[in-house]
Amino acid sequence: MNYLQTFFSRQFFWEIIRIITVGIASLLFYLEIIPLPVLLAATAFGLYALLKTAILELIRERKIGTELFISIAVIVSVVGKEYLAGSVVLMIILIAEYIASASGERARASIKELIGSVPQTAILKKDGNEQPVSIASLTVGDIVVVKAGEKIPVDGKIVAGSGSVNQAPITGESVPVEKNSGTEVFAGTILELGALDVEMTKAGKDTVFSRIIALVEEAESSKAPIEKLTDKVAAWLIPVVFVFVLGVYLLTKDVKLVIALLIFTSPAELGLATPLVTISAIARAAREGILVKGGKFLEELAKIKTIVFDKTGTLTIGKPTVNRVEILDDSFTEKELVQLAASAENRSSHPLANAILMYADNMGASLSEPTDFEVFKGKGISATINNKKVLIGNKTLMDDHTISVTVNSENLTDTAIYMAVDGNAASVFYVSDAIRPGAKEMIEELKRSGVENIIMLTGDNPQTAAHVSGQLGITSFRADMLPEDKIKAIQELQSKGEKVAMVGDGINDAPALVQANVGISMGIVGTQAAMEAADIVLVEDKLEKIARSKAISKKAFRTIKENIIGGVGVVHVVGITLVLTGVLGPVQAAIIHLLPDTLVFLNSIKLLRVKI
Ligand SMILES: Nc1ncnc2c1ncn2[C@@H]1O[C@H](COP(=O)(O)OP(=O)(O)OP(=O)(O)O)[C@@H](O)[C@H]1O
Ligand SMILES: [Zn+2]
Repeated sequence: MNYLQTFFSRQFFWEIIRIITVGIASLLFYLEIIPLPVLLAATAFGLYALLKTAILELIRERKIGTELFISIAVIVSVVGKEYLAGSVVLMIILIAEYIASASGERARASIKELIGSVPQTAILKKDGNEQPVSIASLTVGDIVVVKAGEKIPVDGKIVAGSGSVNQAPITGESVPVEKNSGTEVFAGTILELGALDVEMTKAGKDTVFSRIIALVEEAESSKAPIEKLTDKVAAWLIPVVFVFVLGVYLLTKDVKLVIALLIFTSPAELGLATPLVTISAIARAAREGILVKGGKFLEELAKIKTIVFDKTGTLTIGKPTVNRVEILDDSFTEKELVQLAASAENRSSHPLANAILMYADNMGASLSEPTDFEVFKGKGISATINNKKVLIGNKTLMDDHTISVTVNSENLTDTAIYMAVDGNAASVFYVSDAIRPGAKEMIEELKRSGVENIIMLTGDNPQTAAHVSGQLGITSFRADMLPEDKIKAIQELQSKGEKVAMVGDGINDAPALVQANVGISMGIVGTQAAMEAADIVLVEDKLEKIARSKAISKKAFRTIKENIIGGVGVVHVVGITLVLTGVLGPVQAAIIHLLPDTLVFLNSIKLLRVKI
């Protein structure tokens, strides 16, 4: 739907009819073609909806809005026998209201436009036949055929074929990604070249795409703190304004002056200024693959000066590799040690377990089935392999089990994973995890944008932590942290009055994401828990998106200030002055009043387009 279509859509039919009726009646009355009762009837018709909203808001929400101001202005003009002034003012205000509601609608429509939609049918491949079916009739495991130029209808895994996929609808990244057998594809993305057979894993409401839309729609309806503030200011301003206008009337007995004043004293754009910015900013962020769960988080992120990062999987790729194995107990060969370690780690889902498993695989080590497997959160694991009690983890885990470890060679940059067999130290695995590309630049960017404290919290040892944070220019770090220590660390910062943002991959830091003022999780594809715990979700685990989120939130916050100060404050102060000095009459006032509405609208909606 394009711009003009929004403005002339059916839902605004009556608004347009009202504007035309009041306008034509005013003109004909001015030309003395119609008598006064006809003008009054047209005015009443134009005023009806406005007055109804005014009264409903007053009763239901105890809210005094523009509608009430304008209704009073029109009634005052009729009572004061300024009929024509009243009807012209009414027409102009109806135009302003129409612009406001149509632009809000427009911003909402643009969100959906940006994200696009998912096809409702798919080509099902079954028993050698291909036939179109509705998405709802698909079940997990069905094979769906996608041809070049088509939108992928489901989330799934490629089982045959290859192609380049434009994932912009969910990641904001318009450079196509090459995909082949075994890789994941997402509903709503576009296959630009090639042909794919996709084995469906999720369809309909469960797809990443649908979850994104649900998030954005939810975000629209939540209020930012500044929105509540402007509501409060408006509520406080209104009685003051009424007393002021009443005073002016008692002093001057000038009906036209009162009508003009009422137009400029209405705090209407205060209400318009913020939601439109929030919606536009959320839409903009969504288009860049940043899902913000509400205006509140945009505003908080804009002000944040402390950002806490998890290390593994966030600043580092989260795919560690074993560099070296040190043997502490000579009665084992390296292969035997690796076999024991890998057999135990086979049950763990920790990235470090994966490193050891890969190492074992490369060595061609065969695994045994573990019995009584146990996880020590933030420390390691234990298991029994072929009647041997195996304990693998960090120094704390060894200390907890009073196992003394003497390491021959110190290695300051790798993470040392210790293994004890039957209560004796047996070996050390030296593991390292590469820093994510762009991490250093992102930290620099955050510093430039005014973030003062960048803190790394990790369960890893202090040496590795120092090494990583040194390379990235991180201000401080805390190592050897258990998941609950991370929550405490954030609470400590908050108790000093700081607002804290936390960035994590959600594997072991979902509670810390919740504790932070703004929790940011990396990658929508990963864990559902992280996506629920976080306030901002990055569709792809790309670190530069964190600096982007901060930039967009700052821009949004600045736009709100511009709207309030420039669009509302300045125009109204100037307007009131000009009315009081007799420069502007009611009709001019109403016309000029269209200006801030339009300015606020354009200034807000520009967030959808401008370079940030
Ligand atoms: N399955 C495991 N095998 C071996 N060691 C483990 C395992 N799980 C945890 N550990 C040890 O416990 C430490 C802390 O683990 P934890 O998962 O809390 O954090 P991390 O992955 O090191 O880093 P971060 O806190 O930055 O995500 C690890 O560094 C490792 O030494
Ligand atoms: Zn105004």
